[in-house]
Amino acid sequence: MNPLVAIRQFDQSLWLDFISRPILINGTLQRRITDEALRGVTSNPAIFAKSIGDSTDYDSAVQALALQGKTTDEIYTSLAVADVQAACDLFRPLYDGEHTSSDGYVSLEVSPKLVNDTEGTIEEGLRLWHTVDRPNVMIKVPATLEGLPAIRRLIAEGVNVNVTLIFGLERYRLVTEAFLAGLEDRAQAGRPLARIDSVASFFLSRIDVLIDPLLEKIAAEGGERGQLAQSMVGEVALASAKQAYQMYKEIFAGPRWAALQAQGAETQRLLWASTGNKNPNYDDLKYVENLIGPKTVNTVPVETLDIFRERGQPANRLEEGLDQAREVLRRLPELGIDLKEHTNFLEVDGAKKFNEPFSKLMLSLDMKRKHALGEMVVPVTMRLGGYQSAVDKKIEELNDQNFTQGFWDKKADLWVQDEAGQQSIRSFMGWLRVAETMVGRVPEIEQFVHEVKAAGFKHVVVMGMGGSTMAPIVFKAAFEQGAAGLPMSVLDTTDPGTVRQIEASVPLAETLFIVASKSGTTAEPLAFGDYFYAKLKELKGDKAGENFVAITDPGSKFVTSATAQGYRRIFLNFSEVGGRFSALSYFGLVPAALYGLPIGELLERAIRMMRACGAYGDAKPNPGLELGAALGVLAQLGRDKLTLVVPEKLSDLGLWLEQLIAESTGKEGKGILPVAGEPLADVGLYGQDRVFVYVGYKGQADETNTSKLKALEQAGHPIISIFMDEALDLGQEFFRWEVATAVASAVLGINPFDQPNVQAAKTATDGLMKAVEEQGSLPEKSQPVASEGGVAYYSAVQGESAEQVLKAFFDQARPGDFLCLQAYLTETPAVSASLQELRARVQAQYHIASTSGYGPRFLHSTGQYHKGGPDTGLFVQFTNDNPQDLALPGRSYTFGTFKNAQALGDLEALQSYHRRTLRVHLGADAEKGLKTMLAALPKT
Ligand SMILES: O=C(CO)[C@@H](O)[C@H](O)[C@H](O)[C@H](O)COP(=O)(O)O
Ligand SMILES: O=C[C@H](O)COP(=O)(O)O
Repeated sequence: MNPLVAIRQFDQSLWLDFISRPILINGTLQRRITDEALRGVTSNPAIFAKSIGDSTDYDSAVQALALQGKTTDEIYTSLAVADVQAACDLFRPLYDGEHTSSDGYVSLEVSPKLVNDTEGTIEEGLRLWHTVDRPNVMIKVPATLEGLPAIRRLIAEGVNVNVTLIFGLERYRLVTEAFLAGLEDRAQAGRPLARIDSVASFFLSRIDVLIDPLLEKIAAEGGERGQLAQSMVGEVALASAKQAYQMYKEIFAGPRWAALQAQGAETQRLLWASTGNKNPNYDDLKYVENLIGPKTVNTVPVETLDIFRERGQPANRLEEGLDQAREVLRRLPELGIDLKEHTNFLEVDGAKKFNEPFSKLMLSLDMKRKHALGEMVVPVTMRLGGYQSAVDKKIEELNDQNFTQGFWDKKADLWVQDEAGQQSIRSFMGWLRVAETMVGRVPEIEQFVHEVKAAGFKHVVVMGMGGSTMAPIVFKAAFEQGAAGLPMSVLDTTDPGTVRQIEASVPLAETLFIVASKSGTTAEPLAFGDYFYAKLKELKGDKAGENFVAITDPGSKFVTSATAQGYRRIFLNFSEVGGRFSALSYFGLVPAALYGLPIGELLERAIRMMRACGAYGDAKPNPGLELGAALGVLAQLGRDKLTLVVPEKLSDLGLWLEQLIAESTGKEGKGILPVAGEPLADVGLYGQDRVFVYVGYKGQADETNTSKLKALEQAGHPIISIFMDEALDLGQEFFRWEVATAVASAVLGINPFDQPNVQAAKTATDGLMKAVEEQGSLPEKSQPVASEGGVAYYSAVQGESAEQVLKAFFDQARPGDFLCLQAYLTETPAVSASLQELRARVQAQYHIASTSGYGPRFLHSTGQYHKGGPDTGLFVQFTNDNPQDLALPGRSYTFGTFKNAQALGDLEALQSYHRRTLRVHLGADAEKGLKTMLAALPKT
């Protein structure tokens, strides 16, 4: 048997005397718990100095915390607390499982600066206890004279205490006294004693390191004295430990203890510390093998633990040679060695040994903090021509209003004046600080990634709609898969062809499916989840849930169903963070981490932008506020088509921005329309309704776009440019655009966080689905105005032929209008190319802006603007026969019927808002049908 496991027969618990973020994340600690019977962890200031100070493992977290305005002390605490929490969580099953074992603890020490400060120790001990907020944390307090009253008080408060820096027997007795008194205080106050655990850490190797040279010197002098000294070399530490154990047995046996035990108290176990051997002449397991005995703990450094695993000989030895141990301690004074004096020295020296590396760590953290604060955010350049003065005036107005402060204070009257609207705004502003929260969750997510990879998963599919999948879509396009990541696909359509494509492209049994739905009630992700769950059930039976992960809000119905289906993990997001503002929460970051991206870095950059936007005090210039004010003012002045120009790799950033801006601002007949994926054309083809925004990379030439933008600027169009250094700066851009969108909404007097008109399409779809359930198929409510070449045209406009219908429809275009293509089709390069051709031809003839989206994705995005924004859209909806339809398990309809119902439902909703619509049904072959339609377009 592995000696690490075998040692349990002797009722000794081995704890690890080390902690670091990598071992928490990469599964090492979990493996030691599972395979090596590890039962706890101790940390100390020197350990953290090594883990944090001597590595780059924590750098992005340090930067992020610095940018949050945290002090160096706060940064240290935050890093240490996050690690201790993560370790506590790994030990939690052990802690919860064996109520008599008193194991599963992780120790966190109070600052070494407080070694002689009773009140400071109590205050910090309580603070750490509450901050870590785990029942299986132990707060470490030094056994100095000033530490003793603090131990008593903390125990009385119900805090688990690891008493550290014990070197001598006399002090050990005082430590047990403080523990007992603390329990008695607590009992007296009528508070429960069960599960208040404490250990007394007796430091060993350091005793021999100090005493051995003295003994060796005497031994060298020879004679009887020399012989006596020689016999004691290397024996003093073990003798002290053995004697301490006898004291333990006596103290925790008498009537005083019995009274406390009767109330559920547990003994304060002895913990052997400083058990790594320092003397090359001794066996490396000297302070492990010789100290095995019931109800004791040994906290062991990594190297010693590994040696013990290889060749340890566990046996009950703690009570062997007791007489000899007593003799050693009794006869030391004969040699002129006053052990008490030396242990006093060890105590002072011990404090120094924690203080020095800790001070070094704080210095290096301070330098990193200052360095982070010197970093700049990606600048935005605005060339607004004649609009500049109006924008300047608005920025002045906002500053006079103290807008930034009000914004961060969630003063909802900055947006709307009605109480209900204000209430809704206040309750959806959690995104403002979610990046800060997520910094503390990075270890948890990275640990999860490790678990997933260790379980053998080879692929990740993220499934959801709108804000729940937009950020993963952007990450996938903007980044290569990270070295430590898995390939990722995103499913955000009910199109059966696409569902089939995804299914065929992944190794099902080794694929992790993430069902992402904030509300947990959105029909599409639930359908995706059910579909793939049924597939996995066929492959893995009752273990299907292992391949599923949920990201949802606390309390959503989905939590219940995912739990019942045995999902591997449920990440609970934050109800005060809305879907389109959730890129920097679990929704964006869990997929990003699985894809191998450094999410700590993304957050650090986001926090840099938070800082620049005034999160930690006044900020001028304020990049989010200025961009938002400009977009709001330009929209008010008729420049309401925000035309996004991006290099190929960032094309999907357009999807994210479309949702954010359109769904936030497009309501009450107002709004900003994001125009994505429209290649820049000649200056003469644009109306006076545009503002162009370029988001690209610094130093990456994009000649074609740059020269066209120059020409557009010269023609009087406002141009805004943002040049990022690298894709990780998307962390900044997410935050900047969220702020800008919220600010622009304030300028327009709109609540950016609701989507009142999305429901209209959902309600109509629900009605149609009910009809499907009752009648078996979708009701056909209207007749085509024209049908040609297998393509049918449905519209309110009239015409004898396809060409006439198309002409009549597009001739309705007025300056300031836009064309909106809505393709409920399988996304293929050929389909996308035809849609692009249609956009270009309409722009060439009518000079209007155009957008293009695949359904039902855009329903969760720009769909709000279509119905709630100004009545300027010409909507062309494409449907087909869904030749590759797929059944939905447990439902009476198929994916294809569901998608068609969504299309028809939205069409009905658009018509109920009197929008100008044209539905083009392309028949069985969408690519062919599109070509037929393009051929029918009137020639200019
Ligand atoms: O938590 C504890 C004791 O409770 C341990 O981390 C303890 O501080 C360490 O064992 C010692 O500091 C290590 O000492 P050494 O091996 O450097 O002499
Ligand atoms: O943008 C959000 C989509 O409508 C999806 O919502 P959900 O995350 O509640 O499923």
